[in-house]
Amino acid sequence: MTQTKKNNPDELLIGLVSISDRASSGVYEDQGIPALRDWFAAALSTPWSMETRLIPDERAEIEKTLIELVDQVKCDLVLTTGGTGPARRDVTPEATLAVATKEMPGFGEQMRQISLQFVPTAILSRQVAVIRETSDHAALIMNLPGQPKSIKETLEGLKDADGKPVVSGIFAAVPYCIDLIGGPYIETNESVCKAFRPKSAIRKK
Ligand SMILES: Nc1ncnc2c1ncn2[C@@H]1O[C@H](COP(=O)(O)OP(=O)(O)OP(=O)(O)O)[C@@H](O)[C@H]1O
Ligand SMILES: Nc1nc2c(c(=O)[nH]1)N[C@H]1C(S)=C(S)[C@@H](COP(=O)(O)O)O[C@H]1N2
Repeated sequence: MTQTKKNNPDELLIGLVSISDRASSGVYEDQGIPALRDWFAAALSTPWSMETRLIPDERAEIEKTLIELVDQVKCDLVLTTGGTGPARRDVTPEATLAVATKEMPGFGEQMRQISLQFVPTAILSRQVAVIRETSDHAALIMNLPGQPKSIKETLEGLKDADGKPVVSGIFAAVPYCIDLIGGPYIETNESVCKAFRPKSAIRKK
């Protein structure tokens, strides 16, 4: 079992979990983890590191992986990609809710609203977000759809031709959520994603 890889308390440790029967069995190459890694590399301006997993659509394995990433590895944020749809094998939301101590329904609702700007099938995703708390740690866990392009779409939102946000991505709300659960203070590259915090929560540089 992997123990934490956090180098210092100010570093954001992100768990990235790609959930796909075919990518995990080698039928096609996983594009989920690379898309997530690339997005965070562009979006974050404060230190971060990642722990990655590629697993099949098996509820028990998803639950075990999420618990390990939060309780042992001590990730502050865990993102899953895949398995959120209505198909028989899609069980990521059920596994995520099973390891939750708190549900965050606004995230799922807002992610579907954002995705409707891109595809009319956005409502087919049952994606959820939750908090998992242990005695000495807490993490935000969020589900993203499996289509690799949906990662950037959901996290970053929609911009016009000049790069001005038309619809904010879901990540705008993540830094303050991580503040509130006791995680590190995250800052973003505003050209990719402008984080929102109440004025009283903004730290001066
Ligand atoms: N991890 C991934 N890497 C690359 N492409 C993916 C990945 N997950 C999904 N896709 C692509 O997105 C499409 C829709 O995603 P969906 O989650 O429905 O896949 P899926 O068909 O259920 O995958 P699987 O059968 O492997 O679990 C897939 O057909 C595939 O083209
Ligand atoms: N942003 C975004 N959201 C999206 C999509 C997409 O391409 N982009 N695909 C939709 C489709 S077609 C499906 S079936 C659901 C569930 O996908 P999953 O089972 O791969 O998680 O996500 C939806 N949400």
